[in-house]
Amino acid sequence: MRHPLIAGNWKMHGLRAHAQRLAAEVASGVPAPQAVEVAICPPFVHLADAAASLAGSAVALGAQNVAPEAEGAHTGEVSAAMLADVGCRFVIVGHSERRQHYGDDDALVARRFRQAREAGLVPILCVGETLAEREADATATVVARQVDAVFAAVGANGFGDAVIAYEPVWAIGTGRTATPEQAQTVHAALRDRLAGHLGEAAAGVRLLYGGSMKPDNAAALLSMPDVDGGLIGGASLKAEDFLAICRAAAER
Ligand SMILES: O=C[C@H](O)COP(=O)(O)O
Repeated sequence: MRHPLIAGNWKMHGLRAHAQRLAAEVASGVPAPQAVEVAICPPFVHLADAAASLAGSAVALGAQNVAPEAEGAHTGEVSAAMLADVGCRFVIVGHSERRQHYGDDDALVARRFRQAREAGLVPILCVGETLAEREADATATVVARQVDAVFAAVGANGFGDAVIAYEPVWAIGTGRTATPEQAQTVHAALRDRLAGHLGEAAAGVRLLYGGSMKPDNAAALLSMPDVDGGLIGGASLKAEDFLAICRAAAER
């Protein structure tokens, strides 16, 4: 049985006081860790404050991106070792906003993934199709290519306990959610693809859904057999909404 994971991606929202308060509210309201693993991914500058707010709680810390190099003259970048050192367990790699707007192609995403793994972080690898790709019936091809690129770089042994988040680009921040059946179809295809790389171990990989997951649709999405959790954007910015989704995962 896969342990459900709910991760909040705060994106570029909130100043320091908001980050401290939100992290503390999540920490104090989270369900029992046996039922669901919960993580928050604040902006880099708030990681240390969030770590302090989470101290002693079951909520894990994650970052939203990681440098593709280990260290050196890379102005503006943040290394995987720095993230681990500040208390991160997770890091998001290949989010569609980075793929679309910041030049993160499959090869660059794979380099970020490798750095995360080498520092002992758990990558949350984001994959997903645009609306045009879905309408061209290319969803399975696109997500397979995005997964294959990582395996080409790190091999089956390098995948470790990484998590995959399926995030249809057309559902992110739009209020338009994939139906539970649409999510399940892609998650099942992803698990098949993973089996080609990992064999039986593919059954243990957690597959998250992301894209306008909210308290009112979380339970239905999480009831699908291959939806093992969520990567939550907008609804992670209010503790009440985020915790409602965490409870839905805990009760699934
Ligand atoms: O990383 C989170 C996803 O981009 C989903 O964002 P959203 O819940 O605001 O649609």
